[in-house]
Amino acid sequence: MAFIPVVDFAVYKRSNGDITDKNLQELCKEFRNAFTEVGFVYLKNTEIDQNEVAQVMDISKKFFLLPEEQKRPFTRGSYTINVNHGWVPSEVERLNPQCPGDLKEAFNITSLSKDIKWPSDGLDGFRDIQVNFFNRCKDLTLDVLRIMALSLGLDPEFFLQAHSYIGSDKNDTTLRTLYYPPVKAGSVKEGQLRCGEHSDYGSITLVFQSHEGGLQVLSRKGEFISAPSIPETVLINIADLMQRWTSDVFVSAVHRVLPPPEGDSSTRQSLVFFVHPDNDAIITCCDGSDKYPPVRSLDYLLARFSDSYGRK
Ligand SMILES: O=C(O)CCC(=O)C(=O)O
Ligand SMILES: [Fe+2]
Repeated sequence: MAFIPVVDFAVYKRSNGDITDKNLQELCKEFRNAFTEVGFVYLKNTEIDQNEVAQVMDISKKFFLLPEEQKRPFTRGSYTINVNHGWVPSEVERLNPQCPGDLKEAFNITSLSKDIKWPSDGLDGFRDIQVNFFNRCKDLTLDVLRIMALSLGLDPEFFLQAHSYIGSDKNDTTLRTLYYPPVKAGSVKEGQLRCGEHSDYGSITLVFQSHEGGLQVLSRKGEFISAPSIPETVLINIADLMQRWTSDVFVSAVHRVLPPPEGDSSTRQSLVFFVHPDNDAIITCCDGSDKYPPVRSLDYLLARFSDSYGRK
């Protein structure tokens, strides 16, 4: 078996959610194996296609290539409606708090409120393209959460009940578009990566990458293994709150993005959909154990953010 399995989601679409369907049971088994052993899976036939992904990456790149003063009004932290929404300049965030700032720029779409100010100068369609993709990712997420619950022998609605408000101000699920600028030879600080070693914070994460590579996932054996872009698939991983929720049955694997090899000046892009439970959801171990104390979803998330942005 390749390290990160590729699983065909067409089975789910054809089964109409009928859990007596043999193919659906097989799909659940594949999910369970992937998420208990690796924490990552490539899903194909999700109905999100490469053209959609390319369109979101194209409009995002136009934003990232604007002069800094045109991006500054959209900086993360300047929105009163949501602390996480907005632009993150390069080297500001450290996903591994022990290392220098990550060599990446990001734009977080966390609030879809009509009061949010969106970049528009020379960026026709920026808002609509991002919001549309947010909603496409949301739909896929709800299907994936259903299969995940089934694969643990739970009611298919088990995780969904705590994800009722994705896309509203009662839930901090975020579509993050990332741009990794060219890396100048000799400019990388010791220990500096495009994305420091980390595990994600919420329930699950959907990842779409451009073709350049650099993403690596830590295996159970303790080796970093490449997780390249596979066209027409979505890479999906378990995040920390889901690991906790499932009493460590599903594993949230550490991953990172390496800088390109010395002398390679290529850029890289990715779209990452960080799914979080509703802000007020209380996350309690799903097996009824007290392995972890109950935690309010937003409290957990804010504590994790303060680690990534805390140190100057
Ligand atoms: O850019 C990528 O491929 C993944 C980035 C990532 O892991 C993250 O932002 O949490
Ligand atoms: Fe990540």
